[in-house]
Amino acid sequence: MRISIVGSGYVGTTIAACFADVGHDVVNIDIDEGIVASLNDGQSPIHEPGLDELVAEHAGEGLRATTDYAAVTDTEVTFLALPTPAEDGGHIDLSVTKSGARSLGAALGESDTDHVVVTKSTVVPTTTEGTIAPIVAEESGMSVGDDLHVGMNPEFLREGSAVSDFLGPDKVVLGAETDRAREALRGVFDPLVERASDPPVIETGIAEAEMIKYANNGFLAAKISLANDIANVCREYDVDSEAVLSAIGLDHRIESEFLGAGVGWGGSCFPKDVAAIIAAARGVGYEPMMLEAAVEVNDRQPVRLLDRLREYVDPAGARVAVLGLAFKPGTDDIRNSRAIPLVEALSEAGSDIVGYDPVATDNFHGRYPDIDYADSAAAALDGADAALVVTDWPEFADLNGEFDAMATPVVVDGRRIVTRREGIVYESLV
Ligand SMILES: NC(=O)C1=CN([C@@H]2O[C@H](COP(=O)(O)OP(=O)(O)OC[C@H]3O[C@@H](n4cnc5c(N)ncnc54)[C@H](O)[C@@H]3O)[C@@H](O)[C@H]2O)C=CC1
Ligand SMILES: O=C(O)[C@H]1O[C@H](OP(=O)(O)OP(=O)(O)OC[C@H]2O[C@@H](n3ccc(=O)[nH]c3=O)[C@H](O)[C@@H]2O)[C@H](O)[C@@H](O)[C@@H]1O
Repeated sequence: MRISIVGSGYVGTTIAACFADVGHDVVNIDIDEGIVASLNDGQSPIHEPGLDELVAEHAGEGLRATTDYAAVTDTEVTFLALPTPAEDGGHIDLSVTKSGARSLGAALGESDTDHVVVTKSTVVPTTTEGTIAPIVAEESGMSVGDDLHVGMNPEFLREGSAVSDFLGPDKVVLGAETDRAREALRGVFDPLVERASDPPVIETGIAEAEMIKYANNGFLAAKISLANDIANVCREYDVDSEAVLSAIGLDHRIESEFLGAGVGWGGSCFPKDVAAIIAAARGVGYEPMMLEAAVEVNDRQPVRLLDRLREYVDPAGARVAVLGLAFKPGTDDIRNSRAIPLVEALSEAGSDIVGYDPVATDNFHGRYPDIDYADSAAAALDGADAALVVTDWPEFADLNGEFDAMATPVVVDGRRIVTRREGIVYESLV
C-alpha cells in the first residue's frame, strides 16, 4: 500500500522503515530538512538497533522523505506520528498535532480521492474524532465518514528496541469506526502480522484504542511504583526485596517484567502519559488515585536515595559521582531521567558533582553545563566522597577495584546493580 507518515522522530522513522520492509511504499513528511535529507541519504536520523540497516536498504525505493505535505495525495493512508508533550499541569499539548492536521488537510484538499488518516501519536480519548478529524475535514473540505476516514493505532515500542518491538509486537490495536478505515488498517498491518507469526489483532473503537495506550503505560508505570512501594517496605524490615519481587513475578498473574525496583521510571513517555491521563480524568470529574499514587511513589524514590546518601556523607561540599545519566540503559535519551532530580537536589545542597554515562553525557551536558563530567566510571569515582548509581548500565555491574580510588568509598545504589564487596560502604536504595 502507499502510506504517508507525518513526523519522522522515534516512532515515525521506525514505523516508516518497518512498513517499507514489509513491502509498502512509504513517504515520511517532516518539517526538519536535516531529518528529510538524512533519510533520503539512506541514514537514520535516530539511533535504534537495526534501523540504520533498514533505512539504508529501503531509502530511495520503498522509503522516501520530504518536507512537502503534497506527497500525501499519492498515498491512501496517512499516519500522524507527531509529538504530544505535556503542558504545565500535565494536560496533553496538541499544538503540534493540530498544526500537522491543518497542513495535512490543506494538502488533501488538492486531491479528489478519499483518504484515511490514522493517529499514531499518544492522545487522550476523543482527540482523534473530536479534534484531529474536524481540523482535517475543515482544511480539506472533505467529509468525515464519506471521503475522509479516521482511525487510531497506538504504538507500544520502546526506545532501544524500537525495530524489534514494532516488527514483533505483543498485540496490534486497530481503532476505527468505519469499514473503510478498518480495511485500510488491516491492509497496512496484514503483512507485518503475518511476518510476526500472528500476534493478536484487536479491532476496536477509536476512543478505546486511544485509551488502551494510556492504560498500557499507566499500568506499567504503576506496576514499577508498586514494586518500589513493596521494596521500600522490605527495606524497613531488612528483607531482601529482590528475593521477594522475583518470587512474586513467578505468579503468572503478576509476571516478572517491570518489577525492577529502584530509583523509579523516567523517559519521554511514562511521565508525560501518566500526567496526561490524570489531567484528562480530572477534567471529566474522576480522581484517578492509583495513578496519582504511582507518580507520588516515583517522585519520592530519588529523595529516598539522597536520604540514604546523607546517612554517610554530608552532600554540602562533597564530591559526588553520579553514575548513569540516561533514563534507562541502551539509550542516550535523558528526558525525565532520574539523574535530573538527583543532580538538581545535589546542586542545591552544594555538592561538587561529577557525572558519567557511557553515551548520554553530551545530552546531559547540554542541559547541565556546570557540573563536571568524566569519560569513564573509574575517572568519575577517582577522588569522589560518594557514588550514586542511577541507571542500570551493565558495565556498572563489573565495577570493582575502581572503588578503591574513591576518597571515601560510599556507594548508594539506586538500581541494585553494583556487587557488594569488601572495602566499600554499600547502601542499596531498595
Ligand atoms: N518515543 C517513543 O518511544 C514512543 C512515542 N510514542 C508517541 O508517539 C508520538 C511521537 O513521538 P516521538 O516519535 O517520540 O516524537 P519525536 O519528537 O521523536 O518526533 C516528532 C517528529 O515530528 C516532527 N514534526 C514536528 N512538527 C511537525 C509538523 N508540523 N509536520 C511534520 N513534522 C513535524 C519533528 O521534526 C520530529 O522529527 C508521541 O505522541 C509519543 O507519545 C508512542 C510510543 C513510543
Ligand atoms: O509510550 C512510550 O513511549 C513507550 O514507553 C515505554 O518505553 P520506554 O519509555 O522506551 O522505556 P521502558 O523500557 O518502558 O522504561 C521506562 C522507565 O521505567 C524504568 N523501569 C523499567 C522497568 C523496571 O522494571 N523498572 C524501572 O524502573 C526504566 O529505567 C525507565 O526509566 C513503554 O515500555 C513502551 O511500551 C511505550 O511504547
